[in-house]
Amino acid sequence: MSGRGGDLGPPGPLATRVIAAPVVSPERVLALAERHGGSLATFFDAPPPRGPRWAFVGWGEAARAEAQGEGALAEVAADVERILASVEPRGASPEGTPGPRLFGGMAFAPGAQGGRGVLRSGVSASARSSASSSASSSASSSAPSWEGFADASFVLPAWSYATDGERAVLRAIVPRDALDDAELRLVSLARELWEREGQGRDGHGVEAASSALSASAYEELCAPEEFRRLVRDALGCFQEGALEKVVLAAPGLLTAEVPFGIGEALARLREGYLGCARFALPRGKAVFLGASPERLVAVDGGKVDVDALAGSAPRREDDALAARALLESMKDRREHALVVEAIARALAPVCASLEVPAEPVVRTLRNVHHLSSPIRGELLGRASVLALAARLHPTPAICGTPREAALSWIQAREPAPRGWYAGAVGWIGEGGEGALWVGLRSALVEGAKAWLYAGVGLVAGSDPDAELNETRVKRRPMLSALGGLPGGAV
Ligand SMILES: C=C(O[C@@H]1C=C(C(=O)O)C=C[C@H]1O)C(=O)O
Repeated sequence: MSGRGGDLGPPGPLATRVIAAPVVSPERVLALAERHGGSLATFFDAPPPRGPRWAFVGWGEAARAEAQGEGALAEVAADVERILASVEPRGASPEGTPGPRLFGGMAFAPGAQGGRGVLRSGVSASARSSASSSASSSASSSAPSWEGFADASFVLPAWSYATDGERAVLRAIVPRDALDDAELRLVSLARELWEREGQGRDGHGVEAASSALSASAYEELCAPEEFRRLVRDALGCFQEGALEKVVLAAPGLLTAEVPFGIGEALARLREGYLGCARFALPRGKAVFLGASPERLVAVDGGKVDVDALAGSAPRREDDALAARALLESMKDRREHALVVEAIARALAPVCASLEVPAEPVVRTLRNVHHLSSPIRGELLGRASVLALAARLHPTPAICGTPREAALSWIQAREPAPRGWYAGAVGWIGEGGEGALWVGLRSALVEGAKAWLYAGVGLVAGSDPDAELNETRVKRRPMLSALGGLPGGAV
């Protein structure tokens, strides 16, 4: 299903124009975009495997590719190709600047908007339906709603700003008969950026730490005892041989007095998570926000890049020791190896060559160490980033082994629907090129409420208390970015 700005029919012919724009912080442009677009804007900024790093802000909708169900990715991939083919002129981006791109994401599992897991904090399973049908019950008002986040959904913004820090461009993509007006608007947007946003270029533009935060309350939506019980349940399945690995996730709910500032949160995340993909993807009244350390797949110029990221240890004072202990932990190495093997198996049939590191390295983020194996391949033929995502997802990094058994375990036991958490987010452009990151270290933000998700990979030998602590460490980046930790501590 594709359409223009909510239409369900195929998009008519589209025209695009690009003009040079001042280099300003993309977070600052987000505020301008929301003023102009009258709604939440799209933000995406991720390190590419090679070449310059472009940050994007998009608003308005020239076209949308969206689908539900098992075949959603294939349907969306075909629609994306059709949509991009309808944009004229083709291949006419200024030297070295990005062409038209669609931004969006996909759910962890089809139908994960709310159907499978139902939040049951303090509510027994048999009371679930009455709790979720009563708007005033505390269980339903604290349950995340992924309504609006289709199984796969990518939007071609009508307006976008892109910068690599040295250059910047503004792009319009509009119906062909609206091009003259769009050109005038581009010029006035560029002027506005020069006049208003170009001033006070203080590094990041948006003050990361200055905003007065409203009082906020935070609660874990899976009680610690319940979380430990679920870990023990998984340990039982490992012993029976039904599962080798499973990833258990749960959200926490942060509630503030005034709506969260998305631009400010993104600016805060930039300070601590430069190597991550920062994203804000609005659908309906909500936005999926985060800083993911895990690239699911990137395709450019016939090359494919995937990160295997699994096995974690919180940072601590004797940090070098913590990193070494992680590298030597047999439990974490096994957890990691399952991910590397699954990725290599999924890519082998479509690659002429594949480089798989023999040993992982430790990747250190602001609050946690991870075992990481960057995997690279030369593609045999043309393959779109969405087709490769369909081969790879869900990896054992966010689901488990064997996949089907792990998926059933997750869907029967997790306290809340995952929605796009642990799905993938990113962009797709001409020729199927693009980058998708696993939707981790993320939150579903709706006004003054934010559901912060975190999960942990469980294998035989996992310790319930250590795993519970790991979820808390993994929620910290978003908790801090949204102002839920005192003093901006991360
Ligand atoms: C599931 C999450 O992270 C995943 C699980 C990891 C682990 O258990 O060691 C590490 C990185 C991610 O693949 C999360 O951050 O929510």
